[in-house]
Amino acid sequence: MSQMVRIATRKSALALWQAEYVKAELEKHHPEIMVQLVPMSTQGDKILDTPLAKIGGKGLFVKELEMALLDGRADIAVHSMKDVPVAFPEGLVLQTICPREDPRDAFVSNHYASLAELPAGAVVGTSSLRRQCQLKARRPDLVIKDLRGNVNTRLAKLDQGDFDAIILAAAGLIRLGFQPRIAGWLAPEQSLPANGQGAVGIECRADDPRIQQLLAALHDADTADRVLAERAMNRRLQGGCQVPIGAYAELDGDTLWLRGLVGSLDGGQILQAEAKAPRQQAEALGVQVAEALLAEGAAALLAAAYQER
Ligand SMILES: NCc1[nH]cc(CCC(=O)O)c1CC(=O)O
Repeated sequence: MSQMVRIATRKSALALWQAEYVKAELEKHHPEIMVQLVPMSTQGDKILDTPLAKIGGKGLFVKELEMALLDGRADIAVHSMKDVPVAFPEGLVLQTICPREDPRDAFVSNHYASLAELPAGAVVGTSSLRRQCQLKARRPDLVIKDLRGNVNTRLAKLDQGDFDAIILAAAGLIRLGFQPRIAGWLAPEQSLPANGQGAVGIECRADDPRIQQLLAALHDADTADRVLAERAMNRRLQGGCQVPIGAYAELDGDTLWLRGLVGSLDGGQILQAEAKAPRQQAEALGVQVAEALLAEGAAALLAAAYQER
């Protein structure tokens, strides 16, 4: 009997792409095993009419998958690291992070080539408070409208003419074959990405060494150290839910460079901090940048963002 690995996944096109990617990688590294997808609906997928930040944020997309792991209905869950809360439930671990796709935000429009070309009053769609505050800071004249749904739905809403442009993660577009729709990339200086953006992580049971051994071959240490620093920053800021926080780390040799940002929803205030450290000190670096942001007044901005929601 060959070994079986069952992957709990959401049913969105992007989630299925990521689960299929992990399945293919597992089969490539371990030709003897069998891998099966276990698709499921999550609360986050079912509630589509309310802005995400109002209904509890990211955790909504992962809870059902985690229940399936704890119940033994599946062995691993594949997540966009961006959507994974900074802490894990008792009994589950996330030790495997796959190589990162393009972490930048992308500008998508049928009529305009860049943010700079948008006329005053243009309507831009995004559901992310992080993107919203950075857009508003640069272009206070733009009208930002909430844009929910999976990548395909968001593109369809743009094509219906509901928006002049939308901002999406480049990674999701590229994975689903929509790279040709990207009119321009937003540099980290323009739109600092969210912690974990573009990275796929694999969660499993803490007491399952068989699965952990199989997963080891899929791990990318460079991506993992970058995401570790980014998530440590968010954790120190207690930015578990949808909040106007950007965190982005790059590696130069063995040196990590972490940039962090906290904004007010109207973009009127943007706090920024950055630092470098050896990659072995990724978590301490995250805490250091978070504390620099707190020293600039980040706590008050985050508290105000929670209040307004
Ligand atoms: N919040 C939804 C989500 N989660 C992961 C991605 C994109 C892929 C990634 O960042 O890995 C997206 C879509 C988006 O933000 O445009």
